[in-house]
Amino acid sequence: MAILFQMGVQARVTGFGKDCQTSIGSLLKKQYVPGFKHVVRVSKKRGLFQSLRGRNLRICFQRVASTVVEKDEIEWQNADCSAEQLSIVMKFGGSSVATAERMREVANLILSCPDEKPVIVLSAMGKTTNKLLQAGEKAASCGVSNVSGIDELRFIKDLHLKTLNELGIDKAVISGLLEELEQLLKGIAVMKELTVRTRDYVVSFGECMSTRIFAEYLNKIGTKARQYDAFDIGFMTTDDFTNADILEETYPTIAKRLREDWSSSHAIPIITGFLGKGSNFSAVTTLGRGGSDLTATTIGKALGLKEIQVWKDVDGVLTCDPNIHPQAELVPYLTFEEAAELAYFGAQVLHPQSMRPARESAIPVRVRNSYNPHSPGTLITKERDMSKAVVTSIALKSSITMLDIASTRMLGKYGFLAKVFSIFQDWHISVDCVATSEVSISLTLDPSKLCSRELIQQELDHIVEELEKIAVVKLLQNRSIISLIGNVHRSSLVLEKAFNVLRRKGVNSQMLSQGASKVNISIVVHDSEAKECVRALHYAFFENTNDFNHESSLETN
Ligand SMILES: Nc1ncnc2c1ncn2[C@@H]1O[C@H](COP(=O)(O)OP(=O)(O)O)[C@@H](O)[C@H]1O
Ligand SMILES: N[C@@H](CC(=O)OP(=O)(O)O)C(=O)O
Repeated sequence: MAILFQMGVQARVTGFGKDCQTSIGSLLKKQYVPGFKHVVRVSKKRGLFQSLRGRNLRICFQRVASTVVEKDEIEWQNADCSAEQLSIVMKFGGSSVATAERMREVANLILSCPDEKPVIVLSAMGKTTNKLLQAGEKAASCGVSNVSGIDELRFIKDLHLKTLNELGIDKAVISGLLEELEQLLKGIAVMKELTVRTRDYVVSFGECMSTRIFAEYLNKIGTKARQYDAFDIGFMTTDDFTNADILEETYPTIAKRLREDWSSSHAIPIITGFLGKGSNFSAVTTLGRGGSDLTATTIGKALGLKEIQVWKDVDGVLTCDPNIHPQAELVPYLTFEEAAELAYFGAQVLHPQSMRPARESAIPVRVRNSYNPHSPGTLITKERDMSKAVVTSIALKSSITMLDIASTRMLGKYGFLAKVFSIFQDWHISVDCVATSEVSISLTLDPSKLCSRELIQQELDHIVEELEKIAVVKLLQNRSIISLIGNVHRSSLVLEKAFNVLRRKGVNSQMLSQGASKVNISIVVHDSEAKECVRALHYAFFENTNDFNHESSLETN
């Protein structure tokens, strides 16, 4: 088995089993060259090495310049592939570790797969993040002497101390953090303000405590575990507090740290989800709500693990939010593209950015239910059989802002769209959906980019003021985007069906947008009509057995 590098750029893959060739091919761009059975373009050498980790192969790398084999042959036995190597990442969300009882169950779940050597990512216990945010906000206005009495602070202390007690763990494990948290809240009370930077620091206590408790519990029951704060092991991010992006340098740094520690002693890594360290100020940052999913996929990519599991309180990704419609059904398979669109367009079950690292490294993601571990969950991969798919799932993003912008210039004048988008760029606001005609444009603004700011209304007013220099602008608030994620080859059918449903309900769509990828058709309606529309669409696409989603005689475009 050998991979021959040509000029360090191309590689000929010989002697592998079909699986391995496919996995290499799926990670690296394939190129077929005459005379070569299978040629892959090596985009990143590090990526290639990682892609082979976790696979039980002995592989020899030889560098060749044209036809001459260089002397510096690299022989690399895939020692990392033994059963002793870290193999999967398992992320448990807040609902999975909400109580001592839940922590015990999660520990059992981890120990029930002795063949796997997992990296564990944990969120804060239950609703701790919300409580920390509320405590921070109250501290900014309640006065220093009242901080100790803030209900949310008491709740957090009680929950964590009770958990320690029930698990039989010494409270010293987190008592320092609890004291520090109270001091921090007093500091906020003195300053009478809660900046985004301080807010991130406050919420970080949730994950810092849950991981310490869980690691201590595993050690207590005889399973070696080591706790890590993500911001201390190389999770570097932008300085966008409350919504930071992971920086590239994170991947090699955390891989090195985790591998080195693991090879010195096989203790299960228990890592804080959601947190990072900003590159400029070295302050704690957070990755946006639900960001532990992104922590998990980042670790999966960094270590080239064979699977990323995200454990939730639902059976997997469902056909819509079960809180909106309890008849939502499990979606057994999704592509990365579908999952990313679903997450971006409001399906809370996955963090919007979390699919990126998994897609880049082609590592399958499994969404599973820690309350029902026997359910197979949803498997997310690069490709899947789409022959029977019409609509896969429906997502809803509410309380969004929409702008109707009609040009005041003459018809056909160029530069209008460029000017409009440059205004959004100047204000660092991203746009979700766009629909244009020659003289007008309708668009929706990404609420996550707005919500993390303090002066939302003032910013919007400024944007409108700028736009009014070139256009007539209508600002429409309280709108919802309903996104139908589904089969690219059946978009006409999806549109026909969806508009029939809306017509029957007497709802007028205020905007329609279909991305270039066409896996997503977005319809904008008023907030007040949105949930009812989702229920009606769900019924039409998933429950009415006479309907399109179930027709076997469908024509594919
Ligand atoms: N399409 C969907 N499929 C499954 N769950 C969804 C969907 N849309 C919204 N949800 C909500 O997402 C929740 C799970 O996500 P989340 O709360 O982030 O989990 P965790 O905190 O365990 O990581 C579910 O309880 C459900 O209410
Ligand atoms: N604790 C953080 C991060 C997170 O990922 O949580 P969860 O996995 O419970 O959605 C939050 O509540 O946003």
